[in-house]
Amino acid sequence: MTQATATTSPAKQTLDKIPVTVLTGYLGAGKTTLLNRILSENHGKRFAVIVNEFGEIGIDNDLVVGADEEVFEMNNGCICCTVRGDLIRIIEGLMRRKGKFDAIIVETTGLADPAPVAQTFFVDEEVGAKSFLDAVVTVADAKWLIDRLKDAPEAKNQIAFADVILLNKTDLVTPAQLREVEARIRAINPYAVLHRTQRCAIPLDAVLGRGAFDLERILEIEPAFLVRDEHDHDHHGHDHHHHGHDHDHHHHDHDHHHDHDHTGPDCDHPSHGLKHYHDEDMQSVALRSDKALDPDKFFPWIQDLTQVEGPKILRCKGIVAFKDDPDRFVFQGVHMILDGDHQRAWKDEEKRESKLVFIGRELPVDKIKAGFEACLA
Ligand SMILES: Nc1nc2c(ncn2[C@@H]2O[C@H](COP(=O)(O)OP(=O)(O)OP(=O)(O)O)[C@@H](O)[C@H]2O)c(=O)[nH]1
Repeated sequence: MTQATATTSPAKQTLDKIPVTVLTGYLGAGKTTLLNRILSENHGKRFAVIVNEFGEIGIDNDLVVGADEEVFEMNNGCICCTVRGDLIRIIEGLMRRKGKFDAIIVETTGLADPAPVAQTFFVDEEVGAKSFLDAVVTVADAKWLIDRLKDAPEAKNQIAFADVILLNKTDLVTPAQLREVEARIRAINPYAVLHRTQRCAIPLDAVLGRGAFDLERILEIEPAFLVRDEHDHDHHGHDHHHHGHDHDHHHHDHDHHHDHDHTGPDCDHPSHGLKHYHDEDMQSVALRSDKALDPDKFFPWIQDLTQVEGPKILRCKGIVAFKDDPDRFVFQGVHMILDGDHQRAWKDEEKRESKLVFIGRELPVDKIKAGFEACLA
């Protein structure tokens, strides 16, 4: 183990390093909503966006506005584990194209612990030499956060590590509930700047260019934050050490094929010494079909499924091709609350394919698959 030293002063950082904003927050809290706001605003800045999601079929990428430009997807696993190697490679690749963008935004999966992500910018020398962590921005769901603090350790770490917190979806709770959730947040993190939002409506300068990441404070929470391992660059290595963190993995590759297997107890975790939480029961089901769906079957099915199984389904989202419909339909839900709309016309060269992802615990996998099959027109 070696100790990495904190590098340049903040003034120097902002001069010649690229600022990185890490967007985090539990499943469905509103990270993509915030990202879209940032990208659609007329700020004259060019962002490179790195999106990591749980569920492997790359839906978030399609939900990001202007996704034709600089969106890098990592959906081979959780950003805080082995994918950190991918994060480092993408950032190093971006750096070689310096001058084409002004800032980097990393949207993590709702199941990521932000600590190892933030740590990358201090512990990886090359990344740290060219970029700096501007702030960890956490979006919190006013309606569900209190429940998630009880059963999802990542949710707590996301709050603990935040420099800026958007307490979002204030429209879904009463003023008393809002005060309660705010008090819970304050008990975990009294330092972060907290904004109450609906649909993440916030002036951009409240989340970007903050220079807010506070290493001193993080070292109080995580004394091992700057501790790195000599093998740090060998992100897909195998056997050389024992893991100090509290989990093995999600069921990332449920039903899926990967080029390499990220899961298993000896996955190479670069952030030794960091307490690192995961929810081992979390699973995802990904469905896709190039047959069009029948809207008269799909809507009653998804309504009924989320009403009945909502407590188990933390998150669902999808892009749907309906029969005789020129437009892509995008739907998403958090537990039993569903949202959906036509997004845009299918492009000529685009494959008309429906993709759905369900994320949760004890998912009724067969029931979900059979229901989906029955919606095919
Ligand atoms: N009622 C309400 N719904 C919101 C608000 N903000 C976002 N939503 C909805 O909440 C759902 C989840 O929003 P996203 O922005 O996709 O959340 P996310 O954190 O990116 O989700 P994951 O990437 O799956 O973790 C969508 O249906 C949004 O339209 C809000 O302030 N109020």
